[in-house]
Amino acid sequence: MPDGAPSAPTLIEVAGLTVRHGGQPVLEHVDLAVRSGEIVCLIGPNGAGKTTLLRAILGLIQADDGTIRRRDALRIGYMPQRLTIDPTLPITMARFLALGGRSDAAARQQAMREVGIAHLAGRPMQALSGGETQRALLARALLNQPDLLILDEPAQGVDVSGQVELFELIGRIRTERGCGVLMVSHDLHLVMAATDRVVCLNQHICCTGHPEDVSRDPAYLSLFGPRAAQVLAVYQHHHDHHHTTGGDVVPLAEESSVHHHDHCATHGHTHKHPHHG
Ligand SMILES: Nc1ncnc2c1ncn2[C@@H]1O[C@H](COP(=O)(O)OP(=O)(O)OP(=O)(O)O)[C@@H](O)[C@H]1O
Repeated sequence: MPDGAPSAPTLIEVAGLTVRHGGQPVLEHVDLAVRSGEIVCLIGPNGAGKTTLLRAILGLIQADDGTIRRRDALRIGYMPQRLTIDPTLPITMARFLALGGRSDAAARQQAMREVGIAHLAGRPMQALSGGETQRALLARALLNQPDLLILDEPAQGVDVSGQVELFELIGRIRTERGCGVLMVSHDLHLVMAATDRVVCLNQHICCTGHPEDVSRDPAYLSLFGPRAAQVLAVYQHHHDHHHTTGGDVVPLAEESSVHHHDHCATHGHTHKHPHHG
């Protein structure tokens, strides 16, 4: 089961990260750490800043404040939210993996085998199913022998049973490679089995902890609305509390259960816990 024990090396450490676009804050005082062998899942509503946080960690955008520390010589494999290839340009999956030219054929073959798509090497990318396309993107993220995998909604466009398989695959990759994984998902219920820690983001960090603790937490239920209590899906984020400044996030590496900011905890305690099953 999950490792990423407190003794495992920290791969990235984000402290007090603030990002603004056009003067508007998109991320405020975000703290986050990911260790080797650990799967951390970012959840939050549309526009919460999840992709922005990943892009800042990748060094693709500048932070306005705060620090991002990466372990020395850290290799990151990135799976973006969507695949952008010209639909008029036919390209096989094997060729797609070779784009960029930084991998050898053996590494590509190994990555395809690892995600279960080696038999599709000669198929045009445009002809792949949603699940096969996501696996091809995952294979590409593995080419560089990453220490940290950053996956932006890896299961989008995949049906529910395919999503379960994909999360199992991500868990297996983590175990076999010992890499850390930071991923965005909208569906806490589906990622529960594969996730060590959930970070609930809505511009700032609302709450964090083990997925089961988060899913039962009154603050989580309040934040994500009554539908979350039924299906634990994360689209109904009635996030109407006032944001505060000067974040006081508990260091994530020290957490064993759910933590949330005071201002998140101030609403939601009148919610009844749902009875599952
Ligand atoms: N380059 C940019 N310029 C201006 N605003 C931006 C830019 N990039 C992102 N934003 C805004 O920042 C906010 C956060 O966007 P982001 O894509 O990080 O959210 P997200 O949580 O990943 O959302 P989703 O779940 O919809 O993918 C959004 O309001 C978005 O419109």
